[in-house]
Amino acid sequence: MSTSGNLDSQQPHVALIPSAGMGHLIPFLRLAVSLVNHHCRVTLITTHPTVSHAESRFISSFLSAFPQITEKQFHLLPLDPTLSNKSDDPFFLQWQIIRRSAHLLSPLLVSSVSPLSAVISDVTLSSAITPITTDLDLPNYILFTSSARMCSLFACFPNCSVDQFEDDIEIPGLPTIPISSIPPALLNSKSLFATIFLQNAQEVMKSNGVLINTFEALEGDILHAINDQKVLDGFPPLYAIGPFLPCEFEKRDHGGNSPLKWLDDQPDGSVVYVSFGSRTALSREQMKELGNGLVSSGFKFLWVVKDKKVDKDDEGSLDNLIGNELMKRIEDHGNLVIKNWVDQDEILSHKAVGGFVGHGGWNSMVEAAWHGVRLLVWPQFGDQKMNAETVERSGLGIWVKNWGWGEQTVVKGDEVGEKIKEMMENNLLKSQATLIREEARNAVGDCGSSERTLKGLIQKWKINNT
Ligand SMILES: O=c1ccn([C@@H]2O[C@H](COP(=O)(O)OP(=O)(O)O[C@H]3O[C@H](CO)[C@@H](O)[C@H](O)[C@H]3O)[C@@H](O)[C@H]2O)c(=O)[nH]1
Repeated sequence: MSTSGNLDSQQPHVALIPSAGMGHLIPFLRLAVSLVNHHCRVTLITTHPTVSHAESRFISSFLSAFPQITEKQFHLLPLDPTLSNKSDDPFFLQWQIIRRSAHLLSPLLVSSVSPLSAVISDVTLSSAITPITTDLDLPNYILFTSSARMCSLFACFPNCSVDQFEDDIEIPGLPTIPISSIPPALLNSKSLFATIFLQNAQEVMKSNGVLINTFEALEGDILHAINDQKVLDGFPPLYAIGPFLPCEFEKRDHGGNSPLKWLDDQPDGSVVYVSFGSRTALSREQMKELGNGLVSSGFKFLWVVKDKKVDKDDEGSLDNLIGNELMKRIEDHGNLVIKNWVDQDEILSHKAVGGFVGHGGWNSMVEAAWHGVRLLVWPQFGDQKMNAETVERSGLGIWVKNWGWGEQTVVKGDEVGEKIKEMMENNLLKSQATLIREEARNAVGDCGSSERTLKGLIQKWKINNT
C-alpha cells in the first residue's frame, strides 16, 4: 500500500470524531492512517483542550507525520458545574463536555474541500452526534472501540430490562453473558453512564454502519451472529477491519531511557510485561500485592506503574508508591519498573517478552494478538470482562474469574504470582498465541477478511460520491 495521494474525483472524504482518552484516540488515529493508506481524504476533529498530555502529544505528532490530513479544531464548552457532582473522573467529565458541545460540530462538518462521504464518530458519542449528521444529511458511521462481544451486549441493551440484571443476560444467537461480567456502571439504570449507553445503543440503529477493531479469526462467530441479524434485527452492518496497526508516528524519543536496552539483555520469551492501559491506577495496596506477586513468580518483569488516572497528576516517585523495601527487592532481582508512557508496541514486539499481564482494555488485547503474546487478563472495570471472555475463548490468554472486578477487590500477591507462572509456563497458550498472530496478519493482508471489508466499504463510499 502506498501513502501517496493517487487522488481521483471519487476519492472518499471521511471525517473522524474521537472521544476522550487514549483508549479512544489511538484507534481513531490508527484508522485514520489506514484510510490515508487506502487513498481516502481524512479530516480529523480534534477536541480542545484535551485531558492528558499523552493525547495532545499524540495528536501533534500525528498531524506532523500526516500533513495531508485536515485538522478541524473543536473548541469545547467550559465544564458545567453540575457535572462535577456526577463524577470526579476527568475522562468521564471530558466525555460529557464533548457530548454537550456537539452542536458546535455542524460548521466543522461542512467541508470547503470536498463533501464528506462519511462521518465516523466514537460509539460513546453517537446519540449526541447522530442528530447533527442527520441534519446535515451526512452518512453516519460509528467506531465501536471495544470487542465484538461487548458490541453484542450493546446491541441487546435496549431490550434488556434492568430487572433482568439479577440473572445472566440472554443474547440471541450467542452464549449468555453472566451478570458478573456486565460493566458495573450499567447495573444502576439511573446512572448517567447507563442512560447514555442506552441512548447510544438506540441511536446507533440509525447509523449506516459500525466499524470495529477486531477480526474474523478472533471473533468470527460473534460477528456473524450480529451481521446475520440474530442478535438484533435491524442492527446496522458491522465492519470488522482490525487489527488496527500501531504506526511510526506513535514512536517517541525516550532520551536514552528506552526499556528496549533492558529487554535486549533478557533471554527470548522470558519477560512478563505488566501494564493496565492509559487510565487505570491500581490502589496502593493492590500495587504492593502485585509487586510482591511479580517477584514471587520468579519471572523477570517490566512493569509500567500508574498512580493517577491522568498523566498530568501522576507525579509521585516510585519509591513512595511501591515502598523502598519492595522496590529494592524488585531491583535486586534485575527487574524494570517504569512510571512513564511507554511505547507498548515496541515492547510487545520484542522477542524477550513472553507474556502480558493487562486489564483487558481492548486496544491492548488486540495488540497482544497482533504480536502473539499470551495474556493474563485482570479486568478492572467497564467492558474488560467482556474482552477477557474473548481472550479466554480464543486461547490467547487466561482470566481468573474469582478475582472479580479489580477496582472492587484486592488480590493477594501469592495468588498473582501463581497465575503469572501458570500463564508463562502454559505452552498451549504460547502456541495458540502464535497462531492468532498469524491470523491477525492474514486478516489485514492483501486478501484478508479485514482488508476486503475495508476495501468494500471504501468502494461503497466512492460509488455514493458519483
Ligand atoms: O504507557 C502506555 C500506556 C498505554 N499505551 C497504549 O494505550 C492504549 C490503551 O488502550 P487500552 O488497552 O484499550 O486501555 P485503556 O486506556 O484503559 O482504554 C479504555 O478504552 C478501551 C477502548 O474502548 C476500553 O476497552 C478500556 O476498557 C478503557 O479503559 C493501547 O493502545 C496501549 O498500547 C501505550 O502505548 N503506552
